[in-house]
Amino acid sequence: MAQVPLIPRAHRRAVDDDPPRIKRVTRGIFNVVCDLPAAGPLVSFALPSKEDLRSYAVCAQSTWRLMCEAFGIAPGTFLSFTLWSLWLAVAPALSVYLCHTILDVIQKTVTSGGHLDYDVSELRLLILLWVMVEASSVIIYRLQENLALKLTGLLKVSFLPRLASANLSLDVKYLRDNQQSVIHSGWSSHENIRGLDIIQCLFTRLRDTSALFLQFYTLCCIILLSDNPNIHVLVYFLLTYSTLTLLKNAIGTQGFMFFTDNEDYRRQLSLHTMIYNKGHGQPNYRHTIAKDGVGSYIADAYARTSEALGAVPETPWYLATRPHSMALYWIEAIQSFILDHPLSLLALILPSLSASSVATMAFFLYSATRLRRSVEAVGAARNTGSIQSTMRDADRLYEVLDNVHTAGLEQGSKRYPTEESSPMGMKLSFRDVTLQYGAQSGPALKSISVDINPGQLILLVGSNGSGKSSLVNLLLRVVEPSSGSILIDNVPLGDYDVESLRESMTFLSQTDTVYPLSIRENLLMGSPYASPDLEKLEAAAKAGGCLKLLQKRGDAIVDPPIIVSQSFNQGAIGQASRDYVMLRDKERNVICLSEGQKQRVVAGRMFYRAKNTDFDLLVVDEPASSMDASAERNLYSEFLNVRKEKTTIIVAHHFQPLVKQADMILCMANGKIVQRGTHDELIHDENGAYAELYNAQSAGSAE
Ligand SMILES: Nc1ncnc2c1ncn2[C@@H]1O[C@H](COP(=O)(O)OP(=O)(O)OP(=O)(O)O)[C@@H](O)[C@H]1O
Repeated sequence: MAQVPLIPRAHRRAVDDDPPRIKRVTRGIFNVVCDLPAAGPLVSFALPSKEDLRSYAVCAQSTWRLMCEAFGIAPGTFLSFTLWSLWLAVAPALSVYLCHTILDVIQKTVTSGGHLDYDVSELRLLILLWVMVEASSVIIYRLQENLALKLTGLLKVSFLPRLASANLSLDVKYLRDNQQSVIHSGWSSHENIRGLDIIQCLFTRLRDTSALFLQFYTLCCIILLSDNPNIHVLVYFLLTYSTLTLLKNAIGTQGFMFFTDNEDYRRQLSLHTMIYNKGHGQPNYRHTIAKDGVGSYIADAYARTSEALGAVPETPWYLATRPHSMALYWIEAIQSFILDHPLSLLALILPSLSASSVATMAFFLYSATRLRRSVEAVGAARNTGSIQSTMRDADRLYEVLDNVHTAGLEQGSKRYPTEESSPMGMKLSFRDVTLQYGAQSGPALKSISVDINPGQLILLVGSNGSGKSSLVNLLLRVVEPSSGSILIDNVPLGDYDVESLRESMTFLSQTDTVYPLSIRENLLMGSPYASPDLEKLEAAAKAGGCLKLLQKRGDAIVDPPIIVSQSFNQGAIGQASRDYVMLRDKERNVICLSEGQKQRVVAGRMFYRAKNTDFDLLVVDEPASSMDASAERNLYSEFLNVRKEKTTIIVAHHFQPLVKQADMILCMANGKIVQRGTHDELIHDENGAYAELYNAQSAGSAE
């Protein structure tokens, strides 16, 4: 028996030369691409409103919980992160204080004619302390950035699989009623899980705000306690400087895009899309996943890729603005030390600075530089609303994880098949079933009563909108009847465990989607836990009409999710980087299928399931609407081969090839079964809806 690898081999390619109009930074598994040159708007600075504060209070509990969880996952990282934050909040004020003390001594010495009223070694010690405070701040700042990424990455490893399982355990009905998946996927705005970065966000803001506040406080104390006659200059200078810095507070404003050639990452993106897509113009996979019962397979695969990827550093802003080589990284660190703290170095070389005005101005300059950095850091947070929204996201994370199991469909514990079940398949009984989708719409099904016996082949026909799909979807419980009851083997549908019922059905519907995975894996998903078997796979593909596609492009990924893109700080993504990333994406082993080809793949998947599982009900709902006539005919004959004489319902518009085999034909119009019987019985009623549909087809094929 030939074994097929379920997961396609990694497809890697060398990174080629960049076009001249873009700049690319490679960081870890990612490439960040932006247009040149950069220019951008100013950033405004805003204090939190009362609304913001109220919202913080509401979400504080979840934030605290997330912090406790982070502490539990990585106590060392969390504590270091907290301690570094604390240090960085206090260090600027401490530096300002040390600077003032040192310069004050020097100034007094100069004004007293060179008499130093201070122990020289003590002064040297103070200077050394000052330099150490500054130097350690620069290093710790960088360490803290790395710790923040690590912490978010570790949290992600823990949260991703839990969220995936939570999302997949929700019933389609819940999703339909609530119009949402368990959590809004942040993947489309890059792969952070929204809310998980709250610790980083909160600590950074607290750090920067406290640093600013403490510096103001220290300066105020210095101003009040100092007998320096230049005090008014100091106040004037600092206020003007701070105000100017607040007004002109632009950080990098370029828009940028990402791409990566990492196959684990790309696969996880595909799986993520399958788990979280809600429709709205994108394919909605939930219906197909629920029907095929592949939720736990996807959750497992998701957990595996998540583990394989590990704690990938993925903060776009950070990635895009970081120097891209270690040498540059340290050059920038030294540069920033020299540029931002020149006086500490100067004081180290020249401990006996003279002239009082020089000492005073040096202190002005120093405290202004320090203050400028803190003001910039607070302003760079763009707007304080993002703390609020990040806290809300953290709150939503827990809301989802805590409540997900109560949100699903009401169901019983009875497993299918029961002792009464027939080896010929399910017995279905509809009793006065009515269905209305919403208060605004009219009934889609009206008083449907019908019995379908084990082993029967039922043909469900009717014009568009007559209620055929609604009727069969009731069996999957993706919609619930508004009134009436449905029994399977004389047991109400609601008494069964939904998963076991779905496992006993093989259901091909017109809304089935092709997953953004390889063609081969798409087919294998029909029965993901069966040992992969090439012969069965090819037989299924042949029955579905996609054998050539499988043989030629089995590894190609179907319609993979669009490359992750991101712009920050309102900067637009440049056209050159957009073109470049799109072009690279096209060059990958991906495939775009026509609607007819998609239907063939979906049908192939159903056949693979049918060949690998013991189903008790086969439902086929208009699976060939985009196929050509001969493919459609072949497909129907394959259905008849594969049904194993089990209860089968086929919904079809072009039903002529099936009428002779059907045990009963149900003809629907306006939500009602208007005629029922065999072909020979129904065709005689020339004015009946059935004869009309049948004759219309005959006329069509004669033409
Ligand atoms: N999810 C939904 N929400 C609201 N109304 C719906 C929904 N699905 C179907 N309907 C409505 O229910 C009615 C029956 O639709 P249904 O899809 O069951 O018909 P159908 O006979 O299968 O049609 P077709 O042959 O075109 O597939 C239609 O009026 C349709 O607009």
